[in-house]
Amino acid sequence: MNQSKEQRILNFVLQNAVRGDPRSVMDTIDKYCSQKEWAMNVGDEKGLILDKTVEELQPSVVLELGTYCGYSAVRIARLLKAGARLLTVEFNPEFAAIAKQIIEFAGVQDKVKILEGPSEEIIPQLKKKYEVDTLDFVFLDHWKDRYTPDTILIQECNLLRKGSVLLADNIIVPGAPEFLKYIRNNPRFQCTNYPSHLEYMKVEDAMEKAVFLG
Ligand SMILES: CCCNc1ncnc2c1ncn2[C@@H]1O[C@H](/C=C/CNC(=O)c2cc(-c3ccc(F)cc3)cc(O)c2O)[C@H](C)[C@H]1O
Ligand SMILES: [Mg+2]
Repeated sequence: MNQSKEQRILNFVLQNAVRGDPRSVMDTIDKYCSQKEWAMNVGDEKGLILDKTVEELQPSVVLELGTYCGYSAVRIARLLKAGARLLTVEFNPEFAAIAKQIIEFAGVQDKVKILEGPSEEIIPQLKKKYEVDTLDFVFLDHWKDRYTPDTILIQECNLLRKGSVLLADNIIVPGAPEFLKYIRNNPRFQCTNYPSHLEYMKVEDAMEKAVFLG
């Protein structure tokens, strides 16, 4: 049975990156995906926007929706302070397994918990089953038509506090028009747009930051 692209990415990391070095894992994935096979990692340019958001916020509890291969999980976890943790949600078992190996290879596994399952089932479990009080930071990078329902669900589950930050990838490509309309017209959020480019391409993309006002 021939390998998947994601398995090829994993193998390239295992053979070329430096174990325990998150930066080398990120650079190795970016190298493979810009030179060999494109893949939907947030990438190095939008990754910088993600980095700055995490560094500014110094979050203790982070939720990521859409782990995929774990590139952004490594990117976020490497910046977390001692005791802080990232909960990342992935419902495809193959991708969850690949992400687990990439996260472990990078050496950030102690800060990351991969929650395998659909976000709409996991989000309502965060308080009781995963001992979350509120989320300091949420990175949305799963199916684009799920950004809005999951943002509403996160609010319904009382998971946001004054100052919680949402950051959404792919505002232009593939686009999340319904989410943009929802979040920019919602008086409980203060939104900022960050123009950038689609990972590994010269195509315009953007990220949207939304601060919950309480
Ligand atoms: C319904 C269950 C929802 N709940 C869920 N619960 C848990 N996990 C979920 C849920 N919904 C999805 N996932 C997982 O998240 C991942 C999905 C990620 C999706 N990302 C994109 O589609 C994208 C496309 C492009 C792109 C740009 C240009 C192109 F030409 C082509 C592609 C670029 C980008 O940066 C992109 O992030 C993963 C594959 C999938 O298993
Ligand atoms: Mg994305």
